[in-house]
Amino acid sequence: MSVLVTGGAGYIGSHMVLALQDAGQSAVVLDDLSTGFDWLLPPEVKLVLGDVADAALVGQAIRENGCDALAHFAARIVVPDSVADPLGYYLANTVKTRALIETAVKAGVKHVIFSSTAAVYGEPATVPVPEDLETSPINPYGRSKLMSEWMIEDAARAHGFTYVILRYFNVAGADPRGRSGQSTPNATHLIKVATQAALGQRSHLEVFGTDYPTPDGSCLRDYIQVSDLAEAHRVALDHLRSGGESLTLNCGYGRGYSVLEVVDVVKRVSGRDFEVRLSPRRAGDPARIVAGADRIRTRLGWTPRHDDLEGIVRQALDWEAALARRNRH
Ligand SMILES: NC(=O)c1ccc[n+]([C@@H]2O[C@H](COP(=O)([O-])OP(=O)(O)OC[C@H]3O[C@@H](n4cnc5c(N)ncnc54)[C@H](O)[C@@H]3O)[C@@H](O)[C@H]2O)c1
Ligand SMILES: O=c1ccn([C@@H]2O[C@H](COP(=O)(O)OP(=O)(O)O[C@H]3O[C@H](CO)[C@H](O)[C@H](O)[C@H]3O)[C@@H](O)[C@H]2O)c(=O)[nH]1
Repeated sequence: MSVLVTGGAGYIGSHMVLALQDAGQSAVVLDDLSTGFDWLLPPEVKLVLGDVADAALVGQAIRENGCDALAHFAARIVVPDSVADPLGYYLANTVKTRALIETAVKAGVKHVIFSSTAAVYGEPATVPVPEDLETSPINPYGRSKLMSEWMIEDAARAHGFTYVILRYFNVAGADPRGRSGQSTPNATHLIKVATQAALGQRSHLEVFGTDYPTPDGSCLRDYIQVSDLAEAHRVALDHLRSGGESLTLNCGYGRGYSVLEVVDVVKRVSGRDFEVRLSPRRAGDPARIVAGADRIRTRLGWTPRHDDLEGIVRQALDWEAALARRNRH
């Protein structure tokens, strides 16, 4: 039994590959390396190079490797990009997911784990956000993912596979053993950008919006450590393989930090000061979003081990420094 991990050469997917490997389980990666890196993968893990919508290639990968399960990470992921290029996002995240699910059904895949996002909730009236709150995404990225959730739910009902949809909040940090981390050169995620500024790789950091209805005026987010998130996928897979029912679950810690608080933590942990510019709001950003985090603990028995913003920032700094050394060689 093996898992086909689409987007396994990316940031979060590579951590799931490590989690599976650490648990002695088998994985095959399908990735077009558009934003991923083959060197993030352990050498013994097979990489099939190609597109998730390539039915012949994906069908062959599933059959040849005896995959009973699919973990679908491959996507385009930047909220403001999705506002500028909605049709590109609907193609990458919705149309291609439809093709992939069809191939998986035809090839007899029994279980699907899907990377969804807190962006499906849009601008929730209350935080923390429980899973059964009505979804109402405010940007094309969130809408592209919500449509995929619906397709997976409908296809599972019609074709008899089971699924776990995981709605990630803000993913950050790196493998505590230094084997993987966020490696996209022009990444836009706050903790990545702030660590790069702390290490002198960027001249400054912009805070997008200080007039939100939050305690300090900047946006509130729930930052979940990436290995904890990968472990959630691993236990979700165990749940499905042992006959568990389909579930939709938030992945977060249930606590929000503001952008300005995160910047302070990065300055404190790194011991470096850097220029912070207070800028206008960025398109598509909700003011505050924090996970209702109980359901995943009770339904999957998931227990986070890295719920500590300082630790997350330290891992991100260590990874960034390792990347800089790698790029010099
Ligand atoms: N990073 C976050 O904070 C966050 C939050 C919520 C949800 N997510 C979701 O998690 C998933 C993984 O995100 P990530 O941060 O690891 O991003 P990433 O860009 O590092 O990883 C995406 C991977 O998918 C591959 N890929 C993209 N399109 C492909 C295609 N058509 N065919 C084959 N491979 C393709 C890329 O090469 C890359 O390796 C995405 O589905 C994203 O929407 C991420
Ligand atoms: O240089 C920066 C980068 C970000 N921010 C702010 O920091 C917060 C977090 O922004 P990120 O870009 O790190 O993450 P997002 O909240 O936009 O989005 C992330 O979390 C979402 C769910 O909350 C989705 O899952 C999405 O896939 C994922 O990228 C936002 O208020 C953003 O405006 C800045 O002020 N300056």
